[in-house]
Amino acid sequence: MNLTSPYLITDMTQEIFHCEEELPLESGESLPGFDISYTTQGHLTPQKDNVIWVLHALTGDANVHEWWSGLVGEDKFFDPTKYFIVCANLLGSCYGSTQPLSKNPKTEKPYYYDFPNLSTRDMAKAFDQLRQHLGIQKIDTIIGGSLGGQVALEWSYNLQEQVRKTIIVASNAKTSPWTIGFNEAQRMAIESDNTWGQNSPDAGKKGLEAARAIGMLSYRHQEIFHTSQAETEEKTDHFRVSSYLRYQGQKLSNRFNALSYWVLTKAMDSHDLGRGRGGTAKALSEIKSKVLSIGINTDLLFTKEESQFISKNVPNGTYREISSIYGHDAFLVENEQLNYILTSFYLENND
Ligand SMILES: CC(=O)SCCNC(=O)CCNC(=O)[C@H](O)C(C)(C)COP(=O)(O)OP(=O)(O)OC[C@H]1O[C@@H](n2cnc3c(N)ncnc32)[C@H](O)[C@@H]1OP(=O)(O)O
Ligand SMILES: N[C@@H](CCO)C(=O)O
Repeated sequence: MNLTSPYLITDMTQEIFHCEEELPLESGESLPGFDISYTTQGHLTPQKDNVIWVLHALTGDANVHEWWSGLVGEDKFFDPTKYFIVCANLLGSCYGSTQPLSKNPKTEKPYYYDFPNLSTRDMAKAFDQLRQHLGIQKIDTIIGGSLGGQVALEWSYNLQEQVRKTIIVASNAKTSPWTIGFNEAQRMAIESDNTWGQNSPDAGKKGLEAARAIGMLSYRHQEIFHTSQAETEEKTDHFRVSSYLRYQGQKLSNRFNALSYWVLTKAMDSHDLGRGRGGTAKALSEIKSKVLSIGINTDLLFTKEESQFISKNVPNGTYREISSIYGHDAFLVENEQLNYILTSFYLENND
């Protein structure tokens, strides 16, 4: 039986946007132009009112239909036959956007350790250049999880009435000392790799493995470890969870770069929606779009209280919660609950 149908073929593009303009950064430094790698799926309506912009987390990329396949795709909640779905790789990430291994136009050599510190505000500013390049005036929904949620909140603050709905998943308005602590411990692991400091794309690769193992303890809850890594026999060494964390470390260091990881965790540390704006509560009160903040009952990193703080302080906020044994990473795996929460939020808002 031939199940292919012309109605189920959605256009997808994967491109690099090159911005020639200098990007002034919060640190006082600047990037003399930059690239943003992005994907689009579907088509803009003539009214240009169907844009869904998805922001990925720390180690994600622009292929949202892959890492959020339960939410994005034909017949999924964010269906490209209905919406124009944009997902761009964060500035500083190693999946196509300008990052520490990119060539510095001033020296014609990779930036390496000269890559400037970025903030979540800088990242949002870079995405706004892409929005303008794509001719998008108004965004229906900005949705992001974790670091992506932080950048989404920054961007939504700046876009004002130009965004209708902002959906922040497992994220916050200001990075907590606890999270900065986890990031610092991970950077210490990278620093302790004796290749760190070398001008090489592989610098810090082994350290990144240890960093990811530390990170995993914050991305998951004890309960999921009890469930998935429980021992079936008595032993004194070679525990399953040890090989699991080592495996996860290797898996990440084989697909990610330590310099990018450094820059992105630093950007996460910098996140404070209220900086220079009279504090987080005041800044949140100035957000114009409807905001859905989704917390996770077992999130040890971005606590549900931090998610609730967002919905309580924006003028038009809704809080919903994912119940999961996963912990923070639940936002990437609990697709059924996310679908339910999104469906009811869109129904409540007559969409
Ligand atoms: C190009 C790109 O890939 S970027 C886009 C994809 N990544 C992102 O978007 C970042 C966000 N994604 C993630 O963080 C993760 O993929 C998640 C949270 C969605 C899922 O995490 P996973 O690692 O797939 O799941 P989980 O924690 O269950 O681990 C499963 C893996 O550990 C392995 N594993 C499980 N237990 C053990 C153990 N005791 N010892 C060794 N390995 C183990 C499994 O065999 C499996 O291996 P595989 O990934 O090679 O299939
Ligand atoms: N699993 C997530 C953790 C941060 O949210 C990632 O790797 O991006």
